[in-house]
Formats: sequence, C-alpha cells, structure tokens
Amino acid sequence: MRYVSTRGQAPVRDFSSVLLAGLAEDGGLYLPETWPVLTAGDWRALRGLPYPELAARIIAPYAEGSIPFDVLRHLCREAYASFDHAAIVPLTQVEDGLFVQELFHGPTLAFKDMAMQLLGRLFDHVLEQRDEHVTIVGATSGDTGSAAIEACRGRARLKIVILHPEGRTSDVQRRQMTTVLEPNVTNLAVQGTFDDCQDLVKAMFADAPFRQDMRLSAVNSINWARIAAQIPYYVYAALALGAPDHEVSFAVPTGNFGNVLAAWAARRMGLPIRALCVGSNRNDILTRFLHDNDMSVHGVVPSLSPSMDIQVSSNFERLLFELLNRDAAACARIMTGFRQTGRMEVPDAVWRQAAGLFHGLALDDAATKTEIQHLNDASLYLADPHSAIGIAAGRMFREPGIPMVAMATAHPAKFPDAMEQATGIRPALPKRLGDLFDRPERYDVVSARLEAVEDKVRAAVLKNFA
Ligand SMILES: Cc1ncc(COP(=O)(O)O)c(C=O)c1O
Ligand SMILES: N[C@@H](CCOP(=O)(O)O)C(=O)O
Repeated sequence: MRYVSTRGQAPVRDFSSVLLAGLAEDGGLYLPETWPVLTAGDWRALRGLPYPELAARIIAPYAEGSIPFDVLRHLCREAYASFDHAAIVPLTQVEDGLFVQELFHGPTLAFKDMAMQLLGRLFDHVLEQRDEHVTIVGATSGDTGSAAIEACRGRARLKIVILHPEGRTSDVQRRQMTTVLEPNVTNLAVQGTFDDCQDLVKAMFADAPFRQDMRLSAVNSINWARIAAQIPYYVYAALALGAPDHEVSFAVPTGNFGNVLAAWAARRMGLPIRALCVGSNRNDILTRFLHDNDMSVHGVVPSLSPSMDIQVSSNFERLLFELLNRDAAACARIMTGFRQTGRMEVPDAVWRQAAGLFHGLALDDAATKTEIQHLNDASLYLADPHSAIGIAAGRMFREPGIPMVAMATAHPAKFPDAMEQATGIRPALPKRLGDLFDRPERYDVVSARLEAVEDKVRAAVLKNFA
C-alpha cells in the first residue's frame, strides 16, 4: 500500500516509511492511496477469530508490500499476549441496546496500548531490517505517553522523548511515565497545555535540519500506523453483534479524533457502521463544529477527563482531506488558515457532510459525574470519566434495533480522585502497579518554547546514541 499526504507536497511512501516518518514533510498527515474494501463474505470469514489473528488480517492490506503477513501475524500475537483479559477487547452490555467495549486491558490501562504494543514491535522490525535508529518525540495529555514509553522502553534502536503538560495529567498517569527509568526514555513536563505539547512536536518536525539530525519519528495518532492498529477492535465488536448482516453504531470519547477516525476507516472498508458518535468534555471544539460549523479554538480548560483536554484535533485533517475529495491544495489552505487564525473555515457543503457522518455530545464535569454515578447505580458498571462521556453519547444517539457500542478507553483506577468524587469508590490499581506511588520519578520541567525543548531532545539523543 502506498500513502499520500493530506497536503500533497510530500513524497508518496510505503507503510514502513510512513511508520518511520510519522508526520509528512509538508506538515500533512499520511493516508492510504486507496481504501481496501472487504465484501460481506470477507467479513463473515473473520467471525470468531482470536483478536490477534483478526488484527493481523485487518492491518495486512495497509502493510502490504512492507511487512510480510507472517511477520505481522507474529507481531500481533506478541503485542496482545500481555493483555490482562482473554478476549483482549471484551464487550459488556450495560443497557438495552447499549454495549461497552473495554479497550483498557493492556499494560498501561488505556486504549493506547492497543496500537502502541504493536507499534513498538513494528518499529523494532523495520529499524532492524534497515539497520537504523530513530528518536520518537510524542505529546501526551496523559495516556499516549505511558503507552508509548511502555512499548519502547529498553529497545536498542529507539530513543523516546515524551512531552506532557505539567500538572494537567492525573498523578497515576504522570507516574506511569516518569517512573520508567530506562536510559532510552526521557520525560519532559512542559509549562503549557496538551495543545502546546502537540504544537511543539509538530514544530520539531517542521524544523527540517533538526528533524533529520535527530532522526525524528512519531507515535501520536498523526502516525498512520496508530490509526491502522485501532481499526481491528471496531471490526471485532461489529462482527460479534451481527455484522455484516446487521448494522452497528459506535460512540467514542474524543480528543485528537484518532480513535473515531479508525471507526470511520472501518466504515470505508465496508463494515456496516450506521452511526458514529463523538463525546467531548468542556473542550468541545468538535461538538461545536458538528452542531454549528464552529471550529474555533478556545483556551484548553482542565477537566475530570484530562486526556481529552484538547482543542486542536490533529486527525480532523484526514477527514477534511477526504471530504474535500482529496483536494490537497484546498486542505493545505484550510489548515494553514486554521493555524494562523485559530478558526477553521470549512466550506458549508463539507460541514454538512461531516455533520451527517458524526453525531456529537459534550458533557461538562458535573454531567460526567452524574453519568458515572448513573452507570454505577443502574448497571453496576464503573466507567472512568472518558469512557462515561462516550457511553452518554452512545445512549443519546442509540436507535431501536441497532446495537450501540461505546468505547471504554481507560481503566477507572487511572483517575481515582474523579472516581471518588463521583461514586465514593477509589478503584485499585492492578497488583503489578501496586507500588507505583513508591517508585522514584525522573522528569525535567521545560518552558513551552521550541528552542528549549529542542535542546532537551538533543541532549537526550546525544546521551544515548553517542
Ligand atoms: C482515555 C482516553 N479517552 C479518549 C481519548 C481521546 O481519543 P482520541 O484522541 O483518539 O480522540 C484519549 C486520548 O486520546 C484518552 O486517553
Ligand atoms: N489523549 C491523548 C492525546 C494524544 O492523542 P494521540 O492519540 O494522538 O496520541 C493522550 O492521552 O496522550
């Protein structure tokens, strides 16, 4: 499979090169040149497969020409071997027609492990083949960072530098990152928001000499491989609930728009998905856009669901490119304007298409707590604040006769303070993380200035690859 940039000015690449490149050189995001489409018979043949096998078969067309199928299958088996649940992504029914798919049974207790455990292994495989090293730089609002660090720790050909917004993650999330002391891991606490961290990562990629010298690579969902590895769980849920013979809807708590974009990709592949619903917290730019074509950046406000404290949703660019019929020049123009003004001018026809494709619901903290309480009281289900927002969106847009699957994206134990406020319960971390608060931490605080962050990255690289 070959990949093109949403801004049309970067080289067309294969899967392995897209994996290593992360962000395209023109600032755009890579997308497959064509979408693989499966027939009803193809979907039926996937029913009942163990998750690792299903994942390998769904990802295979995206990796074709780069990663042989046997290698991909082996990496998928390894990636999901350490998950705590036999089903990997179990489905639970919480109400009539409303299901929850738990994506948090991996090593760091959030859905990011679903892709990251595979990406770490893919990086190793490709770097080994090419005899190369890379420096991964990533931005996190709490979960991507620990999942990426866990997937990359100790890998000889990788150096990883993660930027988190100082004081804006939960303590559990921060410690899951900063207590990993392997020499190839660097944590930077940026004096700013997640949007600042993400901007800094993109600015490092835009600094061509720095990008080249440091051999930068990305693990955020700007990297297409992240999205590809998030498609299989939608397929798994849909097949379990009757696809391809019945439609299924999905509700996804949303920040950077990567998870729900993977659901949209599954639909492009021919999976009969009826509704796609996004849930936001008070950082509701996507909901405002879907309701009123108002994609304007307001300041990021802290919430009970810190991983979704995001205003600039990077993956929206991929949807925009598609809705513009892949007009890369128009996409580049709109994205450049957005960067300059903080407001995205989306043509009315494109907005109408987007609003027809996605439903949106925003919950403030009070409504999030009410939803957590309600699920605990009425369904004996303990949902973390992010998952609760997705479940509320699912309930809101559920239709009779169509199963609605809400994505549970994090374990409630990652947010004990919020859970206690909502339910009086402080969920316990699994045994393997029982001493998390006794482990020593290591991180540097840095201002949200490009030169300051580049200096830190340079120092981290020299320290380990010298
Ligand atoms: C727990 C949790 N839920 C939801 C989201 C939002 O997902 P996305 O950024 O893919 O929209 C995130 C962060 O990305 C997260 O960590
Ligand atoms: N919510 C994420 C933010 C980054 O999202 P990504 O999917 O683009 O990596 C986090 O928890 O770090």
